[in-house]
Amino acid sequence: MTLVKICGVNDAAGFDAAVAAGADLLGFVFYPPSPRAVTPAVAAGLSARAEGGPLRTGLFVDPEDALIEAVLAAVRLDLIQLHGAEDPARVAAIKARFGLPVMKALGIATPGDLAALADFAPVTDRFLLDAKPPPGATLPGGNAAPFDWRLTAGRVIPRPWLLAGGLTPESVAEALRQSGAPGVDVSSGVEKARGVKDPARIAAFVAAARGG
Ligand SMILES: O=C(O)c1ccccc1N[C@@H]1O[C@H](COP(=O)(O)O)[C@@H](O)[C@H]1O
Repeated sequence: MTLVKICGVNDAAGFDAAVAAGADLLGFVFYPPSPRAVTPAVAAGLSARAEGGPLRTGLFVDPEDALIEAVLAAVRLDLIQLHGAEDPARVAAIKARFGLPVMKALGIATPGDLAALADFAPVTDRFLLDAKPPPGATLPGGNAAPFDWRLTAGRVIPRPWLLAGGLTPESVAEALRQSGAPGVDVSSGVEKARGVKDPARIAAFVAAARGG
């Protein structure tokens, strides 16, 4: 079954919708410039709304250890997503220090960008393959920008991975078909306004990703 991650959950309606839809993972953004950013306390309050359910992912961008420590003091995470310019040594250090699985995000625009997979495979548990930020973007992700889904078709990706970047309920089935991805991650495409999740679009996205 296609794995589905709903990222940038920052309110109760979005959290409840991701749980009700049966998302496999959900993401809390701990990156203050993002319109989806949450404090550790807000993430803890949301997470407490459901026992079990989606794996709680903490999204960080070039984090200091102190930030991850502060988050983990407030809320249990199942996975750390690193969406900045972390190099393999930094990914390995974060994984070792916090004892949690790590998902490294890589920006993909050309076939050559896939070469980085080999560098990170020894230190990451999963990959997130996202578009590179478009010109003028101020965030390293969450920009509603897709990349060419055919770039991953037929490629062996050396860890479990999620496809991201500009996915929507309307496009996700075709994205899965073209990319061959085993899972997907979405933020902007399930929002009714920038940074505001839309429960109906979350439900529609999960159903579409699962072939419904
Ligand atoms: O969502 C954000 O605000 C964000 C900020 C900083 C880094 C990554 C971010 N989001 C990640 O980007 C992908 C793609 O987003 P979108 O669907 O194109 O909006 C998203 O799945 C998050 O993992």
